[in-house]
Amino acid sequence: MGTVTNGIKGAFRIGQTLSVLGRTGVNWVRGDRPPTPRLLRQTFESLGATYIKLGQFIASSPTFFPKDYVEEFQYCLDKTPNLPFGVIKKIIRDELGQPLDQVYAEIDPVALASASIAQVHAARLVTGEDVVIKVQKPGVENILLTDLNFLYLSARILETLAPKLSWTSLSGIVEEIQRTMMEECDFIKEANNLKVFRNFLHDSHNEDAAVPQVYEHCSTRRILTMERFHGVPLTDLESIRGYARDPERTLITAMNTWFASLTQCEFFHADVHAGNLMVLRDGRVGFIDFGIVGRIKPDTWQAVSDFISAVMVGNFEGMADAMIRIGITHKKVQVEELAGDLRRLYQQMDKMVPDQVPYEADQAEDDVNHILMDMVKIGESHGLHFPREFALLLKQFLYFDRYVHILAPEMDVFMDERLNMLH
Ligand SMILES: Nc1ncnc2c1ncn2[C@@H]1O[C@H](COP(=O)(O)OP(=O)(O)OP(=O)(O)O)[C@@H](O)[C@H]1O
Repeated sequence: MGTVTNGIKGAFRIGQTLSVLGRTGVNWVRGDRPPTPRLLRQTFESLGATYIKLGQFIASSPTFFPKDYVEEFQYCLDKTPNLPFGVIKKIIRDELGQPLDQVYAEIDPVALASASIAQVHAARLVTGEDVVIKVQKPGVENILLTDLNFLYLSARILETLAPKLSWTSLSGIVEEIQRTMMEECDFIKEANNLKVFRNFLHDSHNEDAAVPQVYEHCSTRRILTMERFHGVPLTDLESIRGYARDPERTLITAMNTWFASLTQCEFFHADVHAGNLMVLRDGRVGFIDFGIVGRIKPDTWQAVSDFISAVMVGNFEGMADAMIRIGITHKKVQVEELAGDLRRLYQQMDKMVPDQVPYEADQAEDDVNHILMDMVKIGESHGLHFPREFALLLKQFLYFDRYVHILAPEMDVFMDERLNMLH
């Protein structure tokens, strides 16, 4: 029976998708030219969860997609509306298998946040602890599966029909997205990530950073109950000053913790954007949202740390050599030529360090992505292809660079002795 219902729902969802494509005037489906980046982004926004995530994936994968699309998808908005509180309560009750008031003393009916996959509500446990409940929206997993199978099929057809299509190995990309997105739908995995990171903080005697405690008796695949953090996002400088006397110190703690996790934790947090890094009332740095994590092989990490060491001393040959060890290539790369190109990029970057105050966050994000894409492009022009884990890592590195500009404009990342990137 389950499969029949899924089949019907699946067919319905595909029909829905096609009708949105029709409504948004998507002649590009039939045409022989690819859609403009903007049209594609708008279409994705109206198609909901899967496509929004796909859009965000494009935005963070300059190694896979053309630059114009990567840039346009930086603006892919998660405009998913809030679900009524009644629906949320029912999901929680069904997942718990018992009346709400046996677990929670109260739940705030107004959501703290709502995005395509989950909605977050503040609550209090009967035992008195302040918590948040992250509730997975109904049917999300089904929609993702159907959409992704549909995309996978389309990709396979496109590949067969147009073998020369410049976006090579589309179905491989869809598979990769499917893997990471299905993981995001499993809150047990996320709960486990939170626990592992908490243990890492404990084992490394790190008392300046924090990660929410998971309440297992009220967490399942679809709901996650965890300690509530009271704080502000790391980039909100005005409010941070109210909590932390020295925002620079806070930033250094966040970075040191993240860098330590690269070697001392089994994964790294691969999505530490402003909203996922909080400065707490007691001055500690809170890491939240462990839906996306990355794992890096020891060899690759060794090469990355050699790359960072080379960047610190401005050794372009060293950078080039490390890049070659990180990338995947089938041909011989000329170290000196790659080093020369990196030197030119580095000189441009130096010029880009913002003089104007205040530094606009949007502008900074653009810069960060430009550098990332330029580096990757330089590597690729020399025949190197980078693993996605590396793109995640580099993007994170550049995010931190941006926070430094905002929070500690005087700081020199490569010279500051308080920073310990190579644990
Ligand atoms: N432990 C917590 N304490 C306080 N607020 C939290 C906590 N966890 C989540 N939030 C709030 O809920 C928002 C969304 O949570 P989270 O990032 O985990 O969900 P998400 O659906 O994965 O979001 P995104 O799509 O932005 O990655 C956070 O930005 C934060 O404002």
